[in-house]
This record gives sequence, structure tokens and C-alpha cells, in this order.
Amino acid sequence: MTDALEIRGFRLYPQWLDRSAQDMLVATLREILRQAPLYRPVTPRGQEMSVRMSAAGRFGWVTDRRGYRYEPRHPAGMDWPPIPQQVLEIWEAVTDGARAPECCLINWYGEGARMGLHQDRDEADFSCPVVSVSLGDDGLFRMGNTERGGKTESVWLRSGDVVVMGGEARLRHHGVDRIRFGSSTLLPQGGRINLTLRVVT
Ligand SMILES: O=C(O)CCC(=O)C(=O)O
Ligand SMILES: [Fe+2]
Repeated sequence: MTDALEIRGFRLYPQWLDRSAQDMLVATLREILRQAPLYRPVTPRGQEMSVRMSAAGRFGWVTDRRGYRYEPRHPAGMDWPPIPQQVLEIWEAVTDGARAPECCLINWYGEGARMGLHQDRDEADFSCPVVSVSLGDDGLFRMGNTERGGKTESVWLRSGDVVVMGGEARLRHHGVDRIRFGSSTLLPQGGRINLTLRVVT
């Protein structure tokens, strides 16, 4: 692990996970996704998202025609699997004394997938940070402002990087403009996985 970098209040820990820790986490995620498969969410306006999603924990974030919300079950009806211990340990190391996360959202970006600028604001307590873990291909992460519009800054997130969105960054807009498909050897078929840990209630 190298030193943390701070950009607009977003705290970036490059290479928090070494390759063997990344491999271990991918194996755990494969097991989770066998129990709670990736699905393609639809926005309230009826647009299919390019990212595929699943989750672990007491709640998963979902979107469909009825809106954005947290649900205790996968859209197909099963419980979300528990959040892996390895991920809880990251949370504990980078947040000080925050409540335990209740959701580990799993985003899977295939070739061409992106995520538009947005705020994470479906949680009840904004004093708790959101922690993001990147695996696989590089993703161009854009960081903006709490209000819409204005200047933004971007950084390439690489496999093993951890970002803490807390304090002044907690409600800042952010998104992923594109991934460099095939840039990492972690996932044999290519693609990027991003985990976000959230306190929901
Ligand atoms: O993929 C990322 O790095 C960010 C994901 C994100 O912002 C979200 O799931 O809300
Ligand atoms: Fe987000």
C-alpha cells in the first residue's frame, strides 16, 4: 500500500489490495454471484443501465420503474449473501469507527459500460462514508461537486485501489466515464468490478 491521495475530499488509496488479495476477493465474489446473479438494472425512466449489478449484505441497492431504493432481497427473490470478511476488513481499516456497512453493492462493467455522474443519496445517514474497491480493468473515475455542474477532475482507478467518499466528498457527484477493457489480467474475460460499501439505515 502506498500513501493516500486526496482529490476534492475523495481519499484514494492506490493498490490497497495486492494481487493475491485481489485474486482471493474475486474467488469470493464468484461464489456470491452464483448465489445472487448479476442482473441488468433499469432506471426509473426505463433506461437499461450498462452496468450489471448484484449485492451482498442486509440490503442491496436496486433500481427499476418504481425508483431507486435499498431492498432486503435480490430482484429474483433470494436473500443477498453476507458481505465477505475481506471487504469488512477494508472498511474497518479506512473508516474510523464508522458503523458497519449494511450493503456491498457489486457493479460489473463490461466493454463499453459506464456510469453517469450521480450522487449516492439513497442512504439515511450521510455522516457515514461510502467506500469503493476496484478490481480488474482500469476505470476513469470522475469527481465533481455537491451541486450539479462545475469543474470536475478525473483519475484512473486501477485494480486493488480503494476510494473513501466521506466528509465533504460524501455527496459529491461522481461517475465512471469509461473503462480500458482488457487492461488488467485479473479477470480472464476482461471487465471491471467495483464494490461500494454503504451504511444504509
Ligand atoms: O464504479 C465506480 O467506481 C463507482 C460506482 C458508484 O459510484 C456507485 O455504485 O454508486
Ligand atoms: Fe456512486
